[in-house]
Amino acid sequence: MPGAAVGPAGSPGAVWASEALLAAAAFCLLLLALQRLRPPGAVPEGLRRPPGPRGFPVLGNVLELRRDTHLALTRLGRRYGDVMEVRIGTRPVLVLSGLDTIRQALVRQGDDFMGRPDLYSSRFVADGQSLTFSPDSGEVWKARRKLAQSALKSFSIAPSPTSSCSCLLEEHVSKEAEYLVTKFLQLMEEEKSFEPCRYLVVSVANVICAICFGKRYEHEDQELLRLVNSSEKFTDVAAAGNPADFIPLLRYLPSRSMKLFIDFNRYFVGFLQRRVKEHYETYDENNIRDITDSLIEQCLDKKLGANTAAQIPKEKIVNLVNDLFGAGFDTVTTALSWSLMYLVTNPNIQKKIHEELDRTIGRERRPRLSDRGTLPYTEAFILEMFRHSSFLPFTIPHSTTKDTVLNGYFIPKDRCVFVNQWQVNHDEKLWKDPETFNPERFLSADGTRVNKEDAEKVLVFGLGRRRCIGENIARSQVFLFLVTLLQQLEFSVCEGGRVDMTPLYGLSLKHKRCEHFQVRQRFPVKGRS
Ligand code: HEM
Repeated sequence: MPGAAVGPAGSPGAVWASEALLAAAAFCLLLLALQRLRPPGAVPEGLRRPPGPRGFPVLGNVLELRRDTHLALTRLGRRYGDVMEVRIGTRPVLVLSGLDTIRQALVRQGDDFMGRPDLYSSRFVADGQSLTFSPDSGEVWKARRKLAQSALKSFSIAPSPTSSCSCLLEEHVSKEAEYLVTKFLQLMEEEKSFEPCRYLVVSVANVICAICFGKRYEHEDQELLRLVNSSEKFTDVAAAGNPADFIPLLRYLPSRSMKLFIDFNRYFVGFLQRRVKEHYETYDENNIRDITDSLIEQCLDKKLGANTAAQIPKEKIVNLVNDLFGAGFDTVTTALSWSLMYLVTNPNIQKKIHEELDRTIGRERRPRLSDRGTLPYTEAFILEMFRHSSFLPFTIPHSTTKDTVLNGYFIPKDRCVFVNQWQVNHDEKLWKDPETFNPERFLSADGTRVNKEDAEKVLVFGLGRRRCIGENIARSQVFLFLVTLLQQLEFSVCEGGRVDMTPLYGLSLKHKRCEHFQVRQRFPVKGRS
C-alpha cells in the first residue's frame, strides 16, 4: 500500500502502528509465557546454581558422604562455600554452613526454608503423621505445632500442686536425679563399676512420661526398656543422608537397618497407642492429668470450633504425643551421657564445678531450676558440651517451600536442605581452637558471667520456624540433672578403664558405652530439704 507508512490518525498508517504495537505486546506476552514455562529447577537469568563437587552418574556423591557425613560436608564446604549443592543418588541436596548463612536462610528467609522433604524413612515415623518429620508445613502443621508447644508448657512450667518445687518439671527431674544418685551408689557397692547410660535413659524417659502420661516406670520395666534401649535403630536410619531416602532402588533391596527401623517405629506407635487408650478409658474432663488428657480434651472440644485444634483432623491431635515423647528422651539422655564423658576425662573441670556448687548452693539444700543464673562455670560447661559434641550434627532435613534466592544462588522449590550445625560449632572463624574442650571460652574475663553473644553462637536446637519446641525444657533438664548428680557425687573411670569418645554418626552422634564408671559420695547425706 503506497504511502501507507505516513499519515494522520485514522489513516492506514495509524492502523499499521497499532498492529505493530499489538504484535509487540503479543511477542512480550509470549516471551513471558515462555519464561514461565522454564523447566522446573532451571536457573533464571542473572542467578547461579550453588557450586558443589561433581558426582558419579546414578550414585552422585554418596560414596564421599557415606561415613561421618557431617565431617565430609564440612570439608567440602571449605572448598565450595556456605551454600553448596551435592547429589545423593540423582537427587540434589543443598548444604548450608556458616552461622550467618544459616541465620539468613532459617530466620530472615524462614518461610522459604521451613518445609520438610518427603523422605522414604519419614513415612514410617508415627505412621507418616509426625509433626517433626512429615512433609506437611502448612496450616495444619502450624496449628499442631502451636498445640504441642502450649501442652508442653502447661505440664512443665505449671506450679506443682503437691510439692515445694517451683514447677512440675523441677519436681519430676529432682525426683529422678535423686533416684539416680541412690542407684549409682548402690551399683558401686554391689558391682564396683557400672555403665550409666542404661539408667540415665530410663530416668530421662520417666520425666517425659510424667509430663505426657502422668506415669513413672521402674528401671526394670521391660516394656519401657525395650523402647528406650533400641533408639539407635531409629537414629541410624533417620540420620541426614541415609541413601535409601534418596536412591529409590535401595528400598527394594533387603536392609537389616531398615527392617529394625520399621519394627522400632511400629513398637513405638503401639506403646503410645496403649497409653492413649488407657487415658480415654479413665478420662475425666474435670481432672486433666497430663499432656495426653489435654490433647484428648482438645479433640472433644473440636466441635466448639473456635480454638486452634478446630483446624486439625482429630487423629492428628492425640498423636502429637508421639513427637513429644520421641524427641524428649533420646536427645536429653545423649546430652547427659556426653556430659559424664567430658567430666571423667577432664577431672579438673569437674573439680571446678564441684567448687562452684559448694560455694553457691552448699550441701544442705537441693539444687533448683532458679539456681541456673547463679552457676556461670556450670552453665559454661553445658554450653561447651553442646558445642564440642554437637551431638545433633544436622537439624532434621528442611526443604524449600518455593523458588528462592540465597546469597545470590537460585534454589528451586522442594529442594532438600541439610543444615550443618556441627560445622558452625567447629568453625575456626567463630571459635579459637574449636577442637579443644574449654568451658572458659564462654566466660567473661573475671569468670562471673556467661557471655551471651558467644552462647548464642552455639547451634544445637536449630533456628527459625522449625526451631526445637522443647529447647527450654531440655536446657532446664540437663542443668538440673547434672547439678543434682554433681552436688552429691564425683564421677571417675576405674583404673585401666577405657573411655572411647569417638562419635558414631547418626541422627544424633553417640559414643561407645563405657562400662567402667565409678562414683564417690562427696559427703554424707543428712536432713536435706
Ligand atoms: C538436648 C535436647 C534437645 C536437642 C539438642 C534438640 C534439638 C532439636 C533440633 C536440632 C530440632 C530440629 C530443628 C530443625 O529442623 O531445624 C528439633 C526439633 C524438635 N524438637 Fe528438639 N531437641 C531437644 C529436646 C527436645 C525435647 C525435650 C522436646 C520435647 C519434649 C523436643 C521436641 C522437638 C520437636 C517437636 C521438634 C520438631 C519441631 C518441628 O519440626 O516443627 N526436643 N530439636
